[in-house]
Amino acid sequence: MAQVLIIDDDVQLCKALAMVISDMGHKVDVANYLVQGVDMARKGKYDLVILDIGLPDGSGLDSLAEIRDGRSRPEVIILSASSDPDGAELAIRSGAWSYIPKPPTLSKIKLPVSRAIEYRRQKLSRIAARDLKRDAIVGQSKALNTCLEMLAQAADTDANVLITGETGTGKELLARITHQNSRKSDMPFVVVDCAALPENLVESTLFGHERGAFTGADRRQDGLIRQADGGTLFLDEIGELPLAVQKSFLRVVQERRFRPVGSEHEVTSNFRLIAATNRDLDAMVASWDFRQDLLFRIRTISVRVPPLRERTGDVRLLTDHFLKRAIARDNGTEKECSPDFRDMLEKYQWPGNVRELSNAVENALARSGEERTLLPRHLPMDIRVHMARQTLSANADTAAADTTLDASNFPLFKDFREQVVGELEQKYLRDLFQTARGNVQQACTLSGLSRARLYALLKKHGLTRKNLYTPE
Ligand SMILES: Nc1ncnc2c1ncn2[C@@H]1O[C@H](COP(=O)(O)OP(=O)(O)OP(=O)(O)O)[C@@H](O)[C@H]1O
Repeated sequence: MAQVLIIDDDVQLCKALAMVISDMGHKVDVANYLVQGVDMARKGKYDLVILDIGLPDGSGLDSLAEIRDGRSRPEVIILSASSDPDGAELAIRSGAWSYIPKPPTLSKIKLPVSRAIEYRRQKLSRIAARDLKRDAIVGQSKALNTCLEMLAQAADTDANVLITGETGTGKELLARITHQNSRKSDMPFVVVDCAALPENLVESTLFGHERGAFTGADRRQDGLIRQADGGTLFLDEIGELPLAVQKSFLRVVQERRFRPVGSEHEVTSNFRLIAATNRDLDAMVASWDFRQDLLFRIRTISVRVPPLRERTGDVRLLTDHFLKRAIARDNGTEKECSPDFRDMLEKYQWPGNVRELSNAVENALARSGEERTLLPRHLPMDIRVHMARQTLSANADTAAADTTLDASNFPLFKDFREQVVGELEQKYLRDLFQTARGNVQQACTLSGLSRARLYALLKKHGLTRKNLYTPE
């Protein structure tokens, strides 16, 4: 079943077409205005768009390129009341699949629709089969593969791409891979970190400047946009681009032309734009912090990189990769991961995503010293503390849930609380001494308890170091 979008202001015709195409087994949406249709094509996953030329709010031909560059890069069939050969030629030259004069008879519409959909099906299977060169990307999860498939399709085009995702998910890495898999791979990949642009030099850094354009400009200099000519311009953290610069940049994105600071002449730069952000640009548009027209332009194709916690199975692969890489780099000896080390990595939520995992593995390796096996205690303190808190609150829930109270045994709240907390404290102390291998100093470091407080707790529960830890 294919997804078809009809953009036509003739409501009756839309109904008739929708009925025919639904009977062919496809799902149909309708837009009676160009603006609405272009927006739907940009965001939706359409295989085919049937586009009228003479719409009340504009000519379909003017928006053909934008529709074809929509999220799923649909095929387009042009439909027009005017039997206009120039329009037909222009439509085909602009990449429309075919051109059908109105009023379309059943046979005139059915054949091109089924041909366009079959062509599309074959094209998509070719794209999926095409391997993205992805040596640097570790991970096999479905969530990551879906994202890579979209980037493989984007790599094939010159469309602007917006990569969104939490910090450390690999947005820059994926932008580089998209460039390396594109026709521009031999040309420069220029990175602009919008968060680090010096406030007073933003324009000259991006657009370049002439000699003498401002104090200190003792020679002419190309900006980053010009340096990206023929290649890819990667705007990292685009949400941080100052509003004033967003306006000038919109023109660059639309026309690939701009004027360097202090110059009287415009220069061109034919780059492919990839932008990335971890911010919610729609919310920024709503609060007037980001220009809507710029957002529309930069997200012709939008790809969300999933956070690490959604990539089932990838933590293990990434851990092995980072471990192997660090050992090879330091000429170190082989190490193995204990099951509870792996378990902790699997259960942790990784708010800093792949970057945090990479740092944690390197950190654990350094802390393990001569030991051959990586243990949870080698992980950074903040991760262990977080996991301990999580375990304790989960246990508290279970302990409370396991105790059924009724009128015959209803305790005072104070006693009940003391009992539940007491049980959890004992479990904590047992785990603590196991992890610290009976070493009191180590137990104090892990728990953050002073020696006196630790001994007081042991005493309270009638426990000793010896009965909490027996060496094998
Ligand atoms: N799938 C992956 N396989 C191997 N390394 C990865 C993967 N994803 C990310 N990395 C590594 O993790 C680190 C962070 O990635 P990157 O800088 O691309 O993230 P980002 O999303 O752009 O971060 P930020 O939002 O903070 O700019 C980099 O060293 C990158 O090489």
